[in-house]
Amino acid sequence: MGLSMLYRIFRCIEKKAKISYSQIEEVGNEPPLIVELLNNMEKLKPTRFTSHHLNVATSNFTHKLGAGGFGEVYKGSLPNGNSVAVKVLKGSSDEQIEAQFIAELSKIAIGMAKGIAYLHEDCQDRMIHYDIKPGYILLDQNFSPKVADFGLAKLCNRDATHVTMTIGRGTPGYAAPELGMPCPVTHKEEEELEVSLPESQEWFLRWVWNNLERGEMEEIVKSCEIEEEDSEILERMIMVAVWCVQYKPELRPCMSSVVKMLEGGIENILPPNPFAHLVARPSVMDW
Ligand SMILES: Nc1ncnc2c1ncn2[C@@H]1O[C@H](COP(=O)(O)OP(=O)(O)OP(=O)(O)O)[C@@H](O)[C@H]1O
Repeated sequence: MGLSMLYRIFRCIEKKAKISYSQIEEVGNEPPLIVELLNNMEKLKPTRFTSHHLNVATSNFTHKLGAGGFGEVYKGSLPNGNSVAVKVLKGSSDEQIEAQFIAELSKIAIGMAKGIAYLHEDCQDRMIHYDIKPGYILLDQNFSPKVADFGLAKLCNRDATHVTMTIGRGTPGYAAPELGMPCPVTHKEEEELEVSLPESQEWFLRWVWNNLERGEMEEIVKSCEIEEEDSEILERMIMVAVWCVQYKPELRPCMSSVVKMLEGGIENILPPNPFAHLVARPSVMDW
């Protein structure tokens, strides 16, 4: 109930406090009204309500507005007079919501991997998208992912294992390392996944690998604040991610193997050290 309710309250406050462009545009030679903008952003922060607040706001959930697949919706009124709709999720323990969220996430990851596998391995001519990133994964009303924006895509001969590129493609941070190099690339460039630096300044991938190498998968799972029951899906995703960020394209699995790994059809195999190229030449896996 908490998440859904927060979302609705947030939308309601957002509408009231929406900042118009004119407020942040420059006025004559004056700089943008940054302070005002930051103050407004502060007001946009979601508010947390206790169950007591919700009981009072909805008069103990007396006025039912309707029901959706995940629960019933009640009319409420906040102390400032704003009307709100409060949704009570069915079986709404945090664990159940989390399990549902992880299952959706896994479904999206598998659907996306299947889409790319089709482009690489099943359609008549192999197609390399070159710019796979979260912004180009669209979701329909059933959360089925669609790969979008083929502006940089290239059709390739299925027999050719390498493609020569004349211009830089992809987005830094998402593109495979060889995309920035003046040498032929392979369809394996799209198995590279996003890496990011956490606040600790430790390179996230290095931290993940250090834990994996020590056999401490539970440390990674723990850092995601995921319940024990949901850890299996997450462990598979972590393994796949580390396979997909291998520096050498020949070490990265093809997308049909990624699909099998995500679906649990292949046993989790510890990936090679993604930093091995910095110290020694790794052996080639036959994916
Ligand atoms: N802000 C609102 N004002 C009035 N009625 C509302 C409001 N929000 C929801 N309702 C009522 O509650 C019903 C269910 O809304 P809800 O948003 O949960 O639908 P849903 O998105 O289809 O649900 P779900 O995602 O659980 O399948 C709506 O059909 C409508 O009758």
